[in-house]
Amino acid sequence: RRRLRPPSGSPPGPFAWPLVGNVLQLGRLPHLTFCKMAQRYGDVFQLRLGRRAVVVLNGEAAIRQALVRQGEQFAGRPDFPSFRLVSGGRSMAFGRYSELWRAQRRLAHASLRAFSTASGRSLQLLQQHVAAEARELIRGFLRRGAGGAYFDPCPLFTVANANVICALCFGQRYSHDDGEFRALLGRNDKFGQTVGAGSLVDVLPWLQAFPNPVRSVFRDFQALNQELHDFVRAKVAQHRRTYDPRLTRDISDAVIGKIEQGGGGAQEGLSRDYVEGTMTDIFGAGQDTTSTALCWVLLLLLKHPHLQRQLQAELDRVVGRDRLPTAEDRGCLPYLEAFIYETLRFSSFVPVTIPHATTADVVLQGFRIPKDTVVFVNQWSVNHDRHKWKDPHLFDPGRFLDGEQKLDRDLTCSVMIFSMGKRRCIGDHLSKLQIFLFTAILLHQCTFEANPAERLTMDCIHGLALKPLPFTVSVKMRDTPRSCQAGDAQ
Ligand code: HEM
Repeated sequence: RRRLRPPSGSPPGPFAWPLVGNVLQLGRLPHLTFCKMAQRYGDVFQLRLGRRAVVVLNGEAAIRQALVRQGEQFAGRPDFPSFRLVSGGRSMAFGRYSELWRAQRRLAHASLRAFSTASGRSLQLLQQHVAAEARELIRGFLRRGAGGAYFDPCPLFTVANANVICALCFGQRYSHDDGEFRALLGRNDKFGQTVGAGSLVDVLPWLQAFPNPVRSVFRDFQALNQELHDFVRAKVAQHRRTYDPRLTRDISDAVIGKIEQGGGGAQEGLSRDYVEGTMTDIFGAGQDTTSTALCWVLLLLLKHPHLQRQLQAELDRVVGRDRLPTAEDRGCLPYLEAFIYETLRFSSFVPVTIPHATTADVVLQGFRIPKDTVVFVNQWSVNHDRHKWKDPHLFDPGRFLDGEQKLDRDLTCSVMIFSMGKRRCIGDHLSKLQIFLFTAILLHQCTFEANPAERLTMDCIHGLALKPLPFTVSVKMRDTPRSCQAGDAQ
């Protein structure tokens, strides 16, 4: 017991049991447990998971202090065995903080931006990809929902969204009927269950020694990372064979150009295999998160049909019925924007970020935290803070509109789902635009109805991301599907 007692000056926290620490207290939804513990111990408290000390940060003030003001000291990642398996061991997202990491992040960020939101031309191309995928999605909806049938829409969102990222990364898309691609994407949940905050794989390494469910999760994780990395390796190999320095076709070409063709990356120490590592990171991180957001958007539309009608009325007023919505309409659709921000806040579907680690001995809010301590950042606590949001447990898009029904930009910035500081998500602008375009086009074209035989619930499957439990929907076209035909969107 004396050995387990935290050194003086450490953050307070619950008593930790030998061997397992506080593992058994985490529950199925650790972010909620953390919120309860924060009420008792304060916004910065300490747990033990197995033998690892874990500091949990709650509330905007503590999180901002750590990730922004003391950004460098909190920008590390733990040396977890599972993290070393991601992206062939060359992951930026799961890699430790270093000069090399900084170079890789700069490269990934710049290449992603160049092919998504950096310029008018890249934005135009991105819109074309999303509009084409949205049209394909609607066709899929109508096929599956023929005769008023109810069907699960989420697998279709996964493929549609992965196709957008695949087009940006590799200049390619896949059919919704492609079994291999769907199987590859279908393993996302297992990835999240291993690297999410409640995962036991890394904190109880002795569980690897004998057969048990945790060991199986780890082995599945190994296999799925290998599979994703192989998929990306084949794509990068194709790009190397056809690389032409005069034409940068997609993000793969941009990254190859920088690392292998003397474009800047190589001098900073990024060797050739960082191309595959970086591309696996971008493709892996981008393909599942945005589709999860769309599942929550749809679930909340079904739960609040009057909001669906209000959003359609706004779209009809601003866009009309003769064309599809575009990114340029965004500023004129405050209610739709508010609905999306409220979905991100209310679902907080990435409740805890990827685990961080301290890169040096630090003092936070008067507490001493040694180097290499694991840090969990509880984003949920920010989005459901009663001092910040009136009735945070209620779904109310109107909270983001001011007296003149304009979007309150300051308030939208208070939603924390992409983290902050040095590890902030690099896909934030891209995914917000994608969610906007998909939602706007789908609502402009279709009406969604819940299955009366199902109870719609906010219960979810927990991993790095929270996913709604499976639900079904029926879809009706709002008018003849003319504007859904190829070519009309541009
Ligand atoms: C709604 C969609 C998304 C959400 C909610 C989301 C959220 C997050 C969060 C919470 C993190 C962890 C930050 C931390 O550890 O502090 C993260 C990291 C990351 N995200 Fe996203 N993300 C989304 C979409 C995307 C997309 C579309 C891409 C790329 C195409 C992307 C690429 C990344 C990368 C590369 C990292 C690692 C950053 C680092 O460790 O430095 N994300 N994201």
